[in-house]
Amino acid sequence: APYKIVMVRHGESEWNQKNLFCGWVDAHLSDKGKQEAANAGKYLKKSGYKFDQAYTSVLSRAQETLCIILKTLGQRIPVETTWRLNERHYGALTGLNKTETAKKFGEEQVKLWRRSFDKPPPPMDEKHPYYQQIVCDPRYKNGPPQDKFPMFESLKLTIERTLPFWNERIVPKVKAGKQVIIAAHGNSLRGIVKHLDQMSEEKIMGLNLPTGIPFVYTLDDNMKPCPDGSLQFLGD
Ligand SMILES: CC(=O)Oc1ccccc1S(=O)(=O)Nc1cc2c(c(O)c1O)C(=O)c1ccccc1C2=O
Repeated sequence: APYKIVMVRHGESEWNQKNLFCGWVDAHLSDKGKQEAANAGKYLKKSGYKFDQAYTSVLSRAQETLCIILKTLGQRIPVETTWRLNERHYGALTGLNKTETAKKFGEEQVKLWRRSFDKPPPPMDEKHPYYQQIVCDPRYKNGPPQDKFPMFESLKLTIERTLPFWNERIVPKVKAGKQVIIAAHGNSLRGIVKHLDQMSEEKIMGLNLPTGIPFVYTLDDNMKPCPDGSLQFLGD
């Protein structure tokens, strides 16, 4: 029986607006981001989507997106939150904008990082303005463990900590016939998309998911996309 699963990257955040590396900083949705989430909910409602289970990250921008979508749908369902669906951790780049990044690390280094799948940014250290706020946040009580708490992530590392959640928590629910929606982040969703469509590192780095536009996969019994069941955006 084909399984449908809906995913959505959170709406625009207040940090997206300022083009700052946000990562694990808990930014909230901008007004535009809230509107994007409401539009997504309206479209899903018009298309008759009904969900039994939702998954999201521990970050507010994803949780707020999901909340607005479910409110618009008028559906109250169980929501599981996990750090494994968090955005990529940008380490020492967290909070920097384009100019500051280039000034601090040079254009060449920025180009290398942009093109790299497994080269991480420099780590966030204890002196970083956001270090305490992130590491001591009680929302991480269920993981990652303090001794493995990320101080930086490459896209490779991000995907490696997202996929276990997909395989161990989401897949069994979908196989049990639950209608699932995932509200997460550009890079954690890249991990799931790369896995489902067996994409190369280059190809997945070229995929920039738009904010607040839901997309659907139609999967077969092996949880592989049906012939034309790969990533389909839902929207007017
Ligand atoms: C559109 C935009 O202004 O992006 C920003 C935002 C903040 C800093 C730098 C830039 S940029 O213009 O250099 N573009 C830009 C720069 C970068 C990235 C990226 O995806 C990107 O689009 C990364 O993924 C990335 C990942 C890991 C380390 C550094 C970068 C990085 O430096």
